[in-house]
Amino acid sequence: MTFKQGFYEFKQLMSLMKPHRKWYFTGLVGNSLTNASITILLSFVVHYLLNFAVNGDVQELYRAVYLVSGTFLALSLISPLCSYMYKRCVKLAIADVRMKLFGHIVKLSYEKAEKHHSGDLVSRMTNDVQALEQAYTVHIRSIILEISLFLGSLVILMVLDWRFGIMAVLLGLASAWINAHFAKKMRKTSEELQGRMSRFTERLSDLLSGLQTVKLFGLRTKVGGLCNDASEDINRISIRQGRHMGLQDMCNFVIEFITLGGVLVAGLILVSQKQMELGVLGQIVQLQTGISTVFLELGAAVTLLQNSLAGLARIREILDESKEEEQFPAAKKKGPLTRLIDPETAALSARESGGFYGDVETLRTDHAIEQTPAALELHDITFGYQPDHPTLQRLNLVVAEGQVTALVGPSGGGKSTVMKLLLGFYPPDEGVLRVRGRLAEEFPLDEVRDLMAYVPQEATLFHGTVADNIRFGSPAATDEEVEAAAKTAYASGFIGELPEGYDTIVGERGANLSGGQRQRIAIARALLKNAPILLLDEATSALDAESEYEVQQGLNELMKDRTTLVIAHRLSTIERADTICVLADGELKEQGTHDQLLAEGGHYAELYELQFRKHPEEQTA
Ligand SMILES: Nc1ncnc2c1ncn2[C@@H]1O[C@H](COP(=O)(O)OP(=O)(O)OP(=O)(O)O)[C@@H](O)[C@H]1O
Repeated sequence: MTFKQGFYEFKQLMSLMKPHRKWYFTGLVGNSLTNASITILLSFVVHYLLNFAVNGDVQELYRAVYLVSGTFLALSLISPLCSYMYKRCVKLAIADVRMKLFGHIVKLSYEKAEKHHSGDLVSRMTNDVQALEQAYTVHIRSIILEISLFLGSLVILMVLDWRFGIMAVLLGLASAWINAHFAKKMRKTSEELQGRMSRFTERLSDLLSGLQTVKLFGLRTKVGGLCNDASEDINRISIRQGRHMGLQDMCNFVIEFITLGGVLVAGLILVSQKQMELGVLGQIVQLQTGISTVFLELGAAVTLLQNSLAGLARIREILDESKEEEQFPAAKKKGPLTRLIDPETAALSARESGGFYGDVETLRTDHAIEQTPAALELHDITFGYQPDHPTLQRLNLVVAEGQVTALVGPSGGGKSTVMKLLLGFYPPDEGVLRVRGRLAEEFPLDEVRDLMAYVPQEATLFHGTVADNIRFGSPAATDEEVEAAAKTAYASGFIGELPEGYDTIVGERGANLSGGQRQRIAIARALLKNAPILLLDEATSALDAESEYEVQQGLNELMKDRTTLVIAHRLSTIERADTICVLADGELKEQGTHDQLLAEGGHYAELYELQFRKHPEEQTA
C-alpha cells in the first residue's frame, strides 16, 4: 500500500464519520493520550522507586506515590470518559452507514440491484459494516495510541540517554519494514476473505429460501455441500491469515527480545561503570519494553486495518453505484422515429382494433401527444438484457384507456419484459414509451409508478401482519378501508378465520399463508392503491380450482373501471379481453379479439388448441 493510497483510504474512512468527526477525534485522541501517558508515567515511578531503593531518599518515594495517584485518576476518570465519547460517535456513525447503505440499496436501479445476489448485499450490510466498526473502535485507536506512546517514550529516552533513543528509532524502522510487508499480504487475504464470506451468505440464503425444494429433491448434500465448500474456503483463508499474523508476531518478538537483551546488557555495563543510575536504567528498560510492544501492537493494528479497509472498499462499491434516476428512464438510443403516430389515426386505430396501431407512418407533433388517447404505448421498442441479444424487437403496442389488453404467447416471448419496461425498471435500447399520450421520460418515475398497480405472479409479502401487508397499497388507509379492500378482493373470509384476523403475522414472505391467500392480499393491496392502470401478471395457473375461482373474483373486482394490461398464461381467463396481443420472440405476432384471432387461425388459434387439448375441461364453448 503506497502512502498516497493509504491517505486516500483514510480520507474515505473519515468521510463516513463526517458529522461526528470532531467528538470522535476528541474522545479517541484523549483516550489514546491518557493511556499512552500512563505507561510513560509508570516508567518514572519505576525510576523513583529504584532510586529510593538505592539511595533511601524519601522524596523519591513521595514522587512515586504522587505519580501512581495521578495515573490512577487518569485511568479511572479521563480515559473512560473519552472512551465513551468516541465509542458513542462510532455507534452513531455506523448506524448512519447502515442506513445510508440500506437507503442506497433500495434506490439502486433495478438493473444494478439485479446484478448482486441478495446474500452478497446482506454480507456487505453485516460483515463489512462490522469490519468498518472495528477500524473506528479498535484499529485507529490502536494506531494513535501506539504512535503517541512511541513518540513520548522516544523523547524521554533521548533526554535520559540519546544512544538508547537512537536504538529505539532503529528498532522502529526494522519493525515498520517487517509490518508493512505483512500488511500487504494481509490486505490481499482480507479481500479474499470478505469475498468468500459474501459467497457463504449467498449460499446460505439460497439454501434457506429454497429449503422446501432442497428437502423434496434430496438436495441437502448438494446444496449443503456448496455451503460447506464456501465455509471451508473461509476456514482456509482464515488459517492463512492466522499464519501470516503468527509469523509477523514471531518477527516482532525476535526484534523485541534482541533489543531488550541489548538494552539490559548495555545498561548494566553503564551502571557497573557508574555512568548511569540504576533508576535511569529501570526507566529505560520500562520505556524500551513499551516501545517493543508498540511495534507488536502497531503491526497487528495496521494488518487488521486491512480487513476493515477491504470491507470499506466493498461498502463504497455499492455507495458508488448509480441510483435510480428521478425521471422515467429514456431510451438509451432514440433511433430514427420512423413510425410516428398521428393522434387521430391512433385513437381511431386503438378504438377499432382495441389497441394495435398497425403500420401507421406519420409525424409526431405536440398536438399529437396531447390528443393520443391510449393509456400506455410502446412505439418501436427494442430492448435486450444483454447487448446484441434483443428480447423485444421494434415492438409497437397500445394499451387503450379503460380497456383490458391481454398479452399472451410462449414462455420467454418477452411478456414480463414489457411490464418491466412500463414500470421503468430498465431503459429501452431504442424507441419511445408514452404514458397517457406524453413521453414517459417527461414524467418523474414515481409519478408513473403511482399511476400503476402491479400484481406480480408471485405476491411479495413482508414479515408483518395481514393488515400491514394490505396497507402497503396506501400507507394512510384506515382499518375500515383495509377491511373493505380485503372484502372486495375476496380475502376477508379467510382473514376472518386466521387466529388473529388482520393482526395475524404472515411470516417470512407470507410463508404462513397459501398461494391463493397471498395473491388475494396482493389484490387487496392493489385495490387500496386505487391506481387507474393495472398491470397484472396473471398467477391463477398455479392455484387449485377453488383458490383460482376466488382469486379470479378478486381480480375481476380489481379490473372494474380500470385500464388493464394482463399477462395471461391460461387463455380461458382472457377470452373477454378487448384486445389480445400475441407476443413471441419479442415481436407482436398478431392482435385482435378472441373470436377474431380464432377465426384467423394463426398463432393464437394454435396456442388455444394446444392448451385445450391438454385441459379440455377449461373450454368455455
Ligand atoms: N433479468 C434478466 N436478465 C437476462 N435475461 C432475462 C432476464 N429476464 C428475462 N430474461 C430473458 O428474456 C426473455 C424474455 O423473458 P420474459 O420473462 O419477458 O418472458 P415471458 O414471456 O414473460 O415468459 P413467461 O411466460 O415464462 O413468464 C427470456 O429469454 C428470458 O430468459
